[in-house]
Amino acid sequence: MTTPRIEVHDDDQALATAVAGELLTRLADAQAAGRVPHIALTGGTIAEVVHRELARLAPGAEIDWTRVEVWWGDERYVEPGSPDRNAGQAREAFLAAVGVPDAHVHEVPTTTDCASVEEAATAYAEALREHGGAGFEVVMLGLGPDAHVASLFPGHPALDVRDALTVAVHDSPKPPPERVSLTFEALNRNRALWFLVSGEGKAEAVARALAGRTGAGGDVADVHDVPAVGVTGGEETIWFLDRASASRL
Ligand SMILES: O=C(O)[C@H](O)[C@@H](O)[C@H](O)[C@H](O)COP(=O)(O)O
Repeated sequence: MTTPRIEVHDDDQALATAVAGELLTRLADAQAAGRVPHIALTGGTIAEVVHRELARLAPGAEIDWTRVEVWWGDERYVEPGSPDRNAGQAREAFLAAVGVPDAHVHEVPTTTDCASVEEAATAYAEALREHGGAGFEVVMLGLGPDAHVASLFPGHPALDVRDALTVAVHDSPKPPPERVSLTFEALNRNRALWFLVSGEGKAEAVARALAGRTGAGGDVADVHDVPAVGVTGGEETIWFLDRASASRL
């Protein structure tokens, strides 16, 4: 487990600018080192701001976007074109602007592609095994006010899935109810794990997730109560916060 680094920015816009800059640097460095970087995107409000910043700053970066592979940490099992789709948002705000080829954008199947959320989860795990390479260069995760990450919610059976890369989620407390999530096992196959968290509503979840993790003492929370403690970065774990979400640290 890597010791988390905490970066506190003035607001969500400053946070997004920092994340976008750091991601562009990391992708360029990975390519310069001969790797084809795989990244896992997240859904949620802060992700949208980050994606727009990526599109804005990308022209200044030395990145061959035809040699980047894109995945999602979680996705809503809904029809294609639904505004609820995490992929639709990312394609529009970021991927279309930089020109990642479609074959390198690995979307979770929709309700049109697969007859059940279980089938969609199985298909996504197969895609990861086949095309996922050595793991993720960077996994980006939002955080829920209940400390969920991806679609791994407190008290849900998905938290206990081992020996699988993906899990079908029913009854998500955050709508829509059916989702596919990467498991802890898949999310933890990374070089870098970044949390992107803004707003006062997340302050308590941030404090609970970081309790006992920062060398400040205290017990690490149980993953069933605070799913965010189940993920960690291989080489680095960074918490990108704004002042509001950091207010209870
Ligand atoms: O698909 C999703 O809903 C997510 O990937 C989810 O894990 C999200 O990142 C958090 O719920 C934070 O979302 P907000 O930034 O909208 O609060």
